[in-house]
Amino acid sequence: MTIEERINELRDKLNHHNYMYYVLDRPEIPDYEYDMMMRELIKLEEEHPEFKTPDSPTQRIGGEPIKEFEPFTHVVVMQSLANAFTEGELRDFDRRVRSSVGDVEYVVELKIDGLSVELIYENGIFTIGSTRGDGYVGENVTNNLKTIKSIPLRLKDNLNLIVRGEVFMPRASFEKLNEERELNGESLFANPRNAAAGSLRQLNPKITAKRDLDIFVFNLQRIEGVELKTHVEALEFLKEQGFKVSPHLKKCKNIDEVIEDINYIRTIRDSLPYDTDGAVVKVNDLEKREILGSTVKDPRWAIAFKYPAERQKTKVKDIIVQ
Ligand SMILES: NC(=O)c1cnc(OC2CCCC2)nc1N
Repeated sequence: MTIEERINELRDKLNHHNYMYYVLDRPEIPDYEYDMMMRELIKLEEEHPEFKTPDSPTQRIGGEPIKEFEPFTHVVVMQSLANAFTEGELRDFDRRVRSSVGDVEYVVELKIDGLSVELIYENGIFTIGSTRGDGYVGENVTNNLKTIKSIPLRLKDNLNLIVRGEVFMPRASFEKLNEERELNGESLFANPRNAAAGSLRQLNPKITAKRDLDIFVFNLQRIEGVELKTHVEALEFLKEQGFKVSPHLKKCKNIDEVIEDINYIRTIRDSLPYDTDGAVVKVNDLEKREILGSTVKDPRWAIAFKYPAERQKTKVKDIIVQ
């Protein structure tokens, strides 16, 4: 085997085991074996930099610090979401949708409380990642995003696509980070969302690499050469390509089932290992989304449901959405 073949073999093996461990949470080899392969790849790439590829797992360690972030103009506008606070407002949303495109199927997702990012893949390789910014221009944080182990550096197929996802910090990692910061006399992060934002917008990727960030991909923004009919199909497709997709995806035949699922999410969300700040309701049929279109800043085919501010732990288990 040539040096180049060995480097490519190590790269593909490490990317596979990274996927098994960080995306599927189903490691196939002991950490020691992974670390030994990584150590060999680092050494070989240092000796033969000409064989290093953009999807090499050595890039997850984090490169040199930069002075500032480059602004990045999003290929697809990163829209925000209108909010609903009551059952009535959800039913108003449903009436508006149905008056325009007739009966629809909805999908309910958790609204992960992190920061939204756009990931661009060219020929299956992760090339540019950026924060949302004002929806039109964000910051190029590609090297920091490469340190997030659940972001694939190469897709299963050589596709050109753009996805949106929410980068977050698990609650346990947030608490551990603040404990360390307190011991070092550093300022504490107010919540996991701020900790995730501060960690992703670090000028030194080696610091980002240590911050235990994770991601759930929740929207296929654009794809070339693949026809998809529904949002659920799109997320299934993204899962097959190697992305980590939000685990709670409930298809609902009508707004009554949406309200039922929103009430169910309320009962489980405190036990999740990450913060959520509501639920997101989306029209499943992609063609109907096109017909519904968007206002200046929000899609007409989606709405966020925000739970009433957390009360102290009283017996509100089965409160019905008012
Ligand atoms: N924080 C989330 O988990 C989340 C945010 N936004 C969306 O969808 C928006 C994005 C594009 C239009 C609808 N879905 C989500 N799951």
